[in-house]
This record gives sequence, C-alpha cells and structure tokens, in this order.
Amino acid sequence: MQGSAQANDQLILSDDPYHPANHICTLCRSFYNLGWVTGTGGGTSIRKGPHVFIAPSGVQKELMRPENIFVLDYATTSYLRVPPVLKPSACTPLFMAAFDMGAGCCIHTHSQWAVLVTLLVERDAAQKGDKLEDTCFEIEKIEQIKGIPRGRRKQGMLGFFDKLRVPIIENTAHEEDLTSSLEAAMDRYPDTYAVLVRRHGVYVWGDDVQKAKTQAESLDYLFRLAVEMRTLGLPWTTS
Ligand SMILES: CSC[C@@H](O)[C@@H](O)C(=O)COP(=O)(O)O
Ligand SMILES: [Zn+2]
Repeated sequence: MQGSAQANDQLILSDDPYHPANHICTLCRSFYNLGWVTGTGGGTSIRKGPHVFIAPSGVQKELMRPENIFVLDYATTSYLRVPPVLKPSACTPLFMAAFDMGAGCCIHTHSQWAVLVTLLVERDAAQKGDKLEDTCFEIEKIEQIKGIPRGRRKQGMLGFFDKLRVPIIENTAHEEDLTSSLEAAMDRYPDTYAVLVRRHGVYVWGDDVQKAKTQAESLDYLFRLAVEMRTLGLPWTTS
C-alpha cells in the first residue's frame, strides 16, 4: 500500500447517500439486521467507474463509517485510499473476481440459510456416494426464482419453470484462498451470479448495487425456503 494513499478523503466523503462509501455502510447495517454480516463476517464491495470501494477486515460491518472505507484503482489494483490502522477485507480478491466478471457490486453473506443449504447438499452427496466436487444447489418452480437473471451472456430473468443452479465450493482456512475455486466455479457455471461456500456462506454479485441486492435477497429467500421445504419432506426439484 502506498503511504500517499493515507489521505484522499475526497474519494469517500459525499452528501450523496448513494455514494459507494455511504451506500456500503447503509447496506451493511441492513444486512446485519438480516443476520447476513454478524460477528464481523460477510461484507459488501462496490465498483464505480475506475474505483473499487472495500470495507476493512475484522470490523463490525454494521458500525462502519465512510472514513473506514478503502479505495482501490480497479485497473492497477493499487490502493488510492488507506484508512489508518485498518487492513482491507480478506474478501477483496473474491470481490475483484466478481468485478472481473463485469459486476458493479458484490455481497458476501454468512446467512445461516446459505450455510444450511450447503450442508444439506453435502449430506445428499454423501448418501448418494457422490464426490463433493462440483456440487450445486438446485431448485425449480418457485416464483422467487424470477428474481435471478438468466445469465451473464443472456437477456432477462429466469422463469418459473426454469431450474436455478448455484455452484458450491469448499471452504478454506483463509478467505482469500477461496479465490481460485470461486473463479473455477464462475468458469464452470458461466451464467451464475452467485457461488455458495460450504459451511461458510455465499457470494452474490450483480451488474449494479440494486441488482446485487435483489439477487442476494431472492437467493436468501430461496435458501430459507429450501431448508424449510426439506424439514417438511418437500423436494426442491421434480427431476
Ligand atoms: C467471523 S470472521 C469471518 C471472516 O473470516 C470472513 O469469512 C469474512 O467474511 C469477513 O472477512 P473480513 O476480512 O472481516 O471482511
Ligand atoms: Zn466470509
């Protein structure tokens, strides 16, 4: 990190509530209330034009202030603004992988529904004698699927009769070590806007903040529904 990047407050100070430095703080407060970013886990990053806005690592995400936000130059990945004392989120390389896919915002949650879905898929694979590699969560014929786009290279949203697939990767000891398997999942599932991390949570991204938020909310709704369907003995798919 560059010493000169210590100041540069003009990159994060704005009266606009939708300025990324303000917006990340507001979003994290509401995500905390959903149980997505409690205990310092999870987070959100926004790319706007040439700049990427990143939260600090290991802080209570719901209490962050714009002054705590790091700013990266997307093209060179050098830090333009470094808040004193703090380190950037360990999720930074994963957020950057989403931005490399064209995303404008990436949301990482530790939602218990996301974690439970990965555990149910893990148990299903064990019962069938399948390997854990390349497992994915699948669900169909639920209205909220229509909150998820068809794919990066496709127009429009999934339909009621489409099957939603979200790939699952294995967790690692350190968040940043997830990057290569997240990128591999993005390659294997070129239409996905989300990757689940087993026993950990989910990364969801979108073309802009509004789309990323809609997709994260739709997926969390579906993960929760799926867990509750399973407890009622209802199948997620018909095929
Ligand atoms: C509860 S610690 C969680 C972290 O290890 C990590 O999984 C996470 O999501 C947040 O990392 P952070 O570096 O605080 O942004
Ligand atoms: Zn995490």
